[in-house]
Amino acid sequence: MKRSSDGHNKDSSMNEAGCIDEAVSQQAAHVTRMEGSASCYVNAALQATPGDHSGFFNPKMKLNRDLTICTLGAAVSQRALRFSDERLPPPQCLDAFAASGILGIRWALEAARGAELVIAINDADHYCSELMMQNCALNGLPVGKPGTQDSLKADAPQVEMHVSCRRADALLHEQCFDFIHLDPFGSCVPHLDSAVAQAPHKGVISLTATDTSALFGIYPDVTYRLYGARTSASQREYFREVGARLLLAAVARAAARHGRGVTPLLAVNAEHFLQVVVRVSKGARAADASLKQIMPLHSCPACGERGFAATGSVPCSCATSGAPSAPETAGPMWSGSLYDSDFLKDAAEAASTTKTLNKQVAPLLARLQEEAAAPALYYNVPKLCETGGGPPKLDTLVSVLRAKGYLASRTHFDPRSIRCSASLLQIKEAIASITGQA
Ligand SMILES: C[S@@+](CC[C@H](N)C(=O)[O-])C[C@H]1O[C@@H](n2cnc3c(N)ncnc32)[C@H](O)[C@@H]1O
Repeated sequence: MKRSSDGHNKDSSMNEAGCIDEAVSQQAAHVTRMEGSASCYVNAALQATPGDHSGFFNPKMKLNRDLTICTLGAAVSQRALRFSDERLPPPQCLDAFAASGILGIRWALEAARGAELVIAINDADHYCSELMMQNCALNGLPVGKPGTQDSLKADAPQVEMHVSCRRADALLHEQCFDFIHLDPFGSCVPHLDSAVAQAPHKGVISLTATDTSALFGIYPDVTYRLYGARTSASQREYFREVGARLLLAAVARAAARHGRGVTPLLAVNAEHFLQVVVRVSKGARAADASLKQIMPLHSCPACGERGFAATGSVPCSCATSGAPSAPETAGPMWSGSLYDSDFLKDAAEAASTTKTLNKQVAPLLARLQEEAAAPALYYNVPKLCETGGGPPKLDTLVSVLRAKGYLASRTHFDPRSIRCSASLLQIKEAIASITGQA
């Protein structure tokens, strides 16, 4: 591979049309990877050449791509989000940081299901855009010209593919997309303003963040720099959820700057990524309502009780029991719901009819549906049992708490934790009733 005059990687086998000849693409520079229904040429040298990200492909992110296939499926489903009424179909969908283009190609092959979609795959790297052209061809997806559909073959899926080589922010400021997916290297924060600036009413934005060390509070200075939030020692128990809430607060603030509000539809942490999906509502009122959901998080260092409140209070009994302790305050962060049940239902339906997804997708979406009905900020059950024997089975504990009339669920964020509307004291009583602890 050599560098072109504009500094981008150029394959010596590039033909006049800017495509990479297949014979050469199977040599050292590229390998073909299959994922779902798609085959893609990807850069084979990635492991060998740290820092060379052209044609980046991480097989471990299949779960992330699978989820994004379900979220696009849910977004185009008639029962979920209707795209902006004033815009004519087909919906315009953008993978703004597409690398090999595999996600957009899988959208076309696995998520569209006969629906008319315009799928734009974009990457600022010139070499990636050439690879994407090649990968569209490899999967029988003709690349249309903006505004035309004449390149569609009769037997092709009802999608129009566009490939571009732009800086994502420039593209997002120039064009309006109904569904936007951001998956930059690291933090999404630098791209939030451009993602929301042109987003239509009822548009959907999906974000994959891999700056988990900032979101999980591992480097508090970075957390503050990127997310304007302070961390606290107490939040370590539920730091994964805090990460999702910090990201959502950043999205809500960016949306508000552009006269828009957001409604979270889904938040997931798996592997080394955090993924959140929001629906956009246009208008100052929607923006103000979203901003009101951004609050400090208070937790009592003595008993561990926690809660969101505009003031520095925490709903625990320490003060009355004679053991008052100043609450630790973290955030501010998104305090509202992370999930939309209807959207999750449609995502689960999309998952149930897509045979190419990881086995864990359907149970994960089912777990999120449970979490949608349960409160924020989960409790680590072994931690609650520290002074008296082993923890009960979490499913049993959830059933006992539900039988007592509380909202309760397990959480995908932590296999050893539960969400519950009961107070910490009531949860401990329920644990004691199962384990016989005093
Ligand atoms: C994490 S990778 C994307 C992986 C891809 N979503 C997938 O599932 O395989 C990030 C990509 O963003 C591209 N990129 C970096 N900065 C960009 C920018 N400002 N605009 C558009 N693309 C950019 C890189 O070339 C790289 O291919």
